[in-house]
Amino acid sequence: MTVDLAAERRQLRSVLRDRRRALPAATRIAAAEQLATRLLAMPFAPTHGYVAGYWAMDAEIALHAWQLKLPRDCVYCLPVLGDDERLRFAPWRPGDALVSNRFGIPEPDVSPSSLLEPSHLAMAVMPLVGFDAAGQRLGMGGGWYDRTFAFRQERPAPPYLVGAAFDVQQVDALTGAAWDVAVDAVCTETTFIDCRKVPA
Ligand SMILES: Nc1nc2c(c(=O)[nH]1)N(C=O)[C@@H](CNc1ccc(C(=O)N[C@@H](CCC(=O)O)C(=O)O)cc1)CN2
Ligand SMILES: Nc1ncnc2c1ncn2[C@@H]1O[C@H](COP(=O)(O)OP(=O)(O)OP(=O)(O)O)[C@@H](O)[C@H]1O
Repeated sequence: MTVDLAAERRQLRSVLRDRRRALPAATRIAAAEQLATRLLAMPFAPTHGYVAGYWAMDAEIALHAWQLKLPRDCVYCLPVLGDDERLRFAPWRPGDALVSNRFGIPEPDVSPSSLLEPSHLAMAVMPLVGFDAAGQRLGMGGGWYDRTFAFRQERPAPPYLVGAAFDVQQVDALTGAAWDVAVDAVCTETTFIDCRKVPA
């Protein structure tokens, strides 16, 4: 990535994070409910298996409403940071033990041997900082989701990758980097964008 592109992404992240922080509480609560409805209505929404969400922080759109309404055969999981800079996943239900990771985000307190590999997920919902209509995404910049799901560049879903965001996080067009893993869909409080490539 060129210095210019990296600087441009940093600047854009800051603008978009400010924008989502500025949303009033009532808007955020309603948006989380609407997001849940849209996630459950997606054409490829899993009916069973492991599905990953995240513990919302920094004014990210929340997933608790979706977790509560998941089909009974879906197992909700949270990401856990690995020493190899990739994410693994662990089932989590309200009341299960949590520990704070190096970014201050709660994650399930489980032994490494019980963690799930990303390839075992039916779907992963990831928090977006920004997105465009083509499914290019901007994350926090640590590359965690890109590294974790790099295998999806050569392999079809599952796991389906879905970005979650508020409408105000959409931008006209993002310049992708070679390692960027595109999402299969983006869901906001008002919109489902199906970004899947149609085979030629
Ligand atoms: N809710 C949530 N969970 C998540 C992510 C996320 O973006 N949101 N991640 C997405 O990759 C992974 C964790 N990766 C992260 C990468 C960078 C920063 C970050 O830059 N945070 C701070 C600085 C905090 C610090 O270093 O103490 C920041 O807010 O600027 C946070 C998480 C997995 N879990
Ligand atoms: N497959 C990979 N292998 C090694 N490093 C990677 C890989 N994917 C991403 N990275 C590194 O991670 C960083 C990701 O930066 P980028 O600006 O693309 O993050 P992002 O779009 O915010 O995504 P994420 O949500 O994954 O952090 C880059 O510095 C890149 O070098």
